[in-house]
Amino acid sequence: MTMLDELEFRNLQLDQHGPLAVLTVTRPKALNALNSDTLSEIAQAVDLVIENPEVGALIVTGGGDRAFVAGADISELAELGDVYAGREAALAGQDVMHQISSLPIPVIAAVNGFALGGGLELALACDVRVASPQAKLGLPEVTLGLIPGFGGTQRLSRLIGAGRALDLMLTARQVGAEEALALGLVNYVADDPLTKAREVAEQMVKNAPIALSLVKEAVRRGLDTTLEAGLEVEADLFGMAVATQDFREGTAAFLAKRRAAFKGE
Ligand SMILES: C/C=C/C(=O)SCCNC(=O)CCNC(=O)[C@H](O)C(C)(C)COP(=O)(O)OP(=O)(O)OC[C@H]1O[C@@H](n2cnc3c(N)ncnc32)[C@H](O)[C@@H]1OP(=O)(O)O
Repeated sequence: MTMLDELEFRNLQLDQHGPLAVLTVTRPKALNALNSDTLSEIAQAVDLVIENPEVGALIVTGGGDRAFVAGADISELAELGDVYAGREAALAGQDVMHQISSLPIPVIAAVNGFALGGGLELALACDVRVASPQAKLGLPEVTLGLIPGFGGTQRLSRLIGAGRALDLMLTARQVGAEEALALGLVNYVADDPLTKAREVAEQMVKNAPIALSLVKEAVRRGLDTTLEAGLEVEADLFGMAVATQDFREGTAAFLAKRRAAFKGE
């Protein structure tokens, strides 16, 4: 099997540390802005992560010490000529964010600086966000005559509520890490967000992998539906968890007062 960190990309780096994969966007001259090449490299990298059964969690971060990702690449956006090109550009970005948000393994954003526009949308596609004290987060698209197009209008509202999301999108203001924490926009603030993200990921990968994927699926599908339909989804997926070997192992280990050895089966 190919080790993830043996592969070469132009605008990102993919590293593997045991069960953890780390995807680092590396366009420091443009504060890691997402041009179309970088977006397609992210899609390729995520495909490799999905195909590698050794990887139990993914961390996404930005190279350098200034930015997570400062948005979609504005010089490329400026070239968009008509309504169709604009729509295609949004759909292309949305596809990559959807690919990340529907990964069956936990995905953690280590937000080490600016996470603006498409950069915040990338962080929003992850399950959990860890911010450095210097991080600045926002959706400033209206300052460019645009609206968020990589999922921000939908994911930010679902995460922190429509009122708070509208405040951020209509003012275009950037929030610091502590305000982001108070808003529920990030889960943790840490001086070294990558180290903290690793700690959180390590805690997650100790748990039963199929159960992790079912939790993600239940939350994702439930957000798009009524409480009643969401509870049915939960019951169905609970049933699937009961059919796993890991459930037998987890309950047997508890009763025998020993540590569970999950196999993802
Ligand atoms: C669907 C999605 C839509 C979107 O995402 S729209 C884009 C949303 N993002 C933004 O509007 C943020 C744009 N960037 C900024 O406002 C500023 O940057 C910062 C506040 C993040 C930092 O400001 P400072 O410290 O003064 O740095 P600097 O000189 O502006 O940036 C360093 C270099 O990085 C390039 N850059 C920064 N962000 C982007 C970007 N989003 N797209 C393309 N290039 C970007 C700059 O131009 C410059 O480059 P050079 O050194 O060649 O002048």
